[in-house]
Amino acid sequence: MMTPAHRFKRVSVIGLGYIGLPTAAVFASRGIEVIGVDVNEIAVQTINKGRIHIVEPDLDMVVHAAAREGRLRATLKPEAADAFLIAVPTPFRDGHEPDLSYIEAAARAIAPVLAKGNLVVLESTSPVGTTEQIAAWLAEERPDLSFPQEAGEAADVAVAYCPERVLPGHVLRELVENDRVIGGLTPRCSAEAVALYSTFVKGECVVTTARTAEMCKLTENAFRDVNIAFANELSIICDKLGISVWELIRLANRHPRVNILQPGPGVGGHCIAVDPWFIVNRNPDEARLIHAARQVNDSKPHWVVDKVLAAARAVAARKGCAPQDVRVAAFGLAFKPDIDDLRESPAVDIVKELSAHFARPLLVVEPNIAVVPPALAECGVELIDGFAALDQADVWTLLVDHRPFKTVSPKRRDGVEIVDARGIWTD
Ligand SMILES: NC(=O)C1=CN([C@@H]2O[C@H](COP(=O)(O)OP(=O)(O)OC[C@H]3O[C@@H](n4cnc5c(N)ncnc54)[C@H](O)[C@@H]3O)[C@@H](O)[C@H]2O)C=CC1
Ligand SMILES: CC(=O)N[C@@H]1[C@@H](OP(=O)(O)OP(=O)(O)OC[C@H]2O[C@@H](n3ccc(=O)[nH]c3=O)[C@H](O)[C@@H]2O)O[C@H](C(=O)O)[C@@H](O)[C@@H]1O
Repeated sequence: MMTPAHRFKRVSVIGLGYIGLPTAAVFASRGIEVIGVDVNEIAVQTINKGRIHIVEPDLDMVVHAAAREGRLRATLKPEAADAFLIAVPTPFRDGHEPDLSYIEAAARAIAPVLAKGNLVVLESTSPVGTTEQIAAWLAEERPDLSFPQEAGEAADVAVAYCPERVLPGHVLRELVENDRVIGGLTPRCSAEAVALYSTFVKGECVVTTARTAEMCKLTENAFRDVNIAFANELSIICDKLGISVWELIRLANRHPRVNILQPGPGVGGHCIAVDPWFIVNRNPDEARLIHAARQVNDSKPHWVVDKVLAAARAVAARKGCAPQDVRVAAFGLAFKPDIDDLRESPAVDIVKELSAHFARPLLVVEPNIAVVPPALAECGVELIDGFAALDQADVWTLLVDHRPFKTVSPKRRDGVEIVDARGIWTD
């Protein structure tokens, strides 16, 4: 049974961050009234002024238009709506245990305003079984309504899972163009969610069960993590063997069925380095490869630190000074190229760890940010604007392949010890 799209006159998005805000703005751009809910007062105020509190290309224009035309309004407290989308954080706790407290708080917060005929969709990346758990929390709060687990297709409230797979930096395009995997707790729940997403998604909405959709999202990010781990492991082996890993990968990728990813200083961002743990934590005996990949990628920053310390010892031996007096520069802090996002960035961890080994502050070039983040300020790290000051450094550590770094000529790098985690200066 297909519910017509125009049933959704009012949609509420819970959690207005990197995922929720663009989603809310895109719904609004399709003429739907959107109530955005967030516990962060500053975010709510900013959005109501038609501005944004996160960085994503073109999002400011879409949010500005939606707020100005009165189709997007942010609040701290949920209000009644036809559909509720939950896009709150899902980090992990100590021991890599998934932290579902944000989802539970969001579910319990919308429960009082739920009504018969509503649809609730979870978008947050979640361990298998979370959508069923949401329905259970809602049922606990609202014994007067029926939910799919007990009432099946006759439930008053439909509940579904629809993971998000947009790439930061391309969110507005991918939100519309990507295929979506939609898993309802019953077929009718899926059909309702398909009708909701069809209001703006041009990709295909592919229907499955909630548990399969939850596992699908985790699988996508675990697949990427395992493949990056393969590249990172190769880079360590090649370094030991005196082979350029960059050339090796280029050559191997000439095989029609080989497509190796790129090594780096480790895996950053709050998704690829987090989500595979949701599989490992619940299936520790079976998820051996996924677990090993996490360990390989998590250990890569320490390997880079060791390489820099070895380079500093080489310079010290040449100059006749103590290794801790060698001047080290680091290029890049963001978790990937050409963005300003430092969340879970291996480059930040490397700079922090290195700072403890040198007498003078590390010189850092990060063209995408204006101020040193607090975690590094306390280590005395100096942010250097431009390249001139780097002539003072004896060891250059390339951590992120930002576009401007690719233009540094080989001549400029003459006589400097280089530790290149991205293969743009030593390839
Ligand atoms: N950022 C990304 O590239 C992607 C993220 N995801 C997943 O989407 C989910 C959300 O991620 P982001 O948007 O990046 O997180 P975020 O941290 O940017 O935004 C989450 C927002 O939820 C708000 N929030 C927390 N608890 C709340 C509550 N009880 N009620 C209302 N608002 C609440 C926070 O204040 C914050 O503004 C996570 O599960 C993440 O793994 C999935 C695909 C891509
Ligand atoms: C399977 C997949 O590609 N997932 C995407 C991913 O977005 P994210 O920006 O975190 O991924 P990414 O570009 O692979 O970057 C993650 C980390 O991996 C590193 N990285 C990436 C590719 C590579 O060849 N080598 C490498 O070292 C990056 O430098 C970065 O530190 O995770 C997002 C998410 O789930 O939040 C998801 O929506 C995106 O589609």
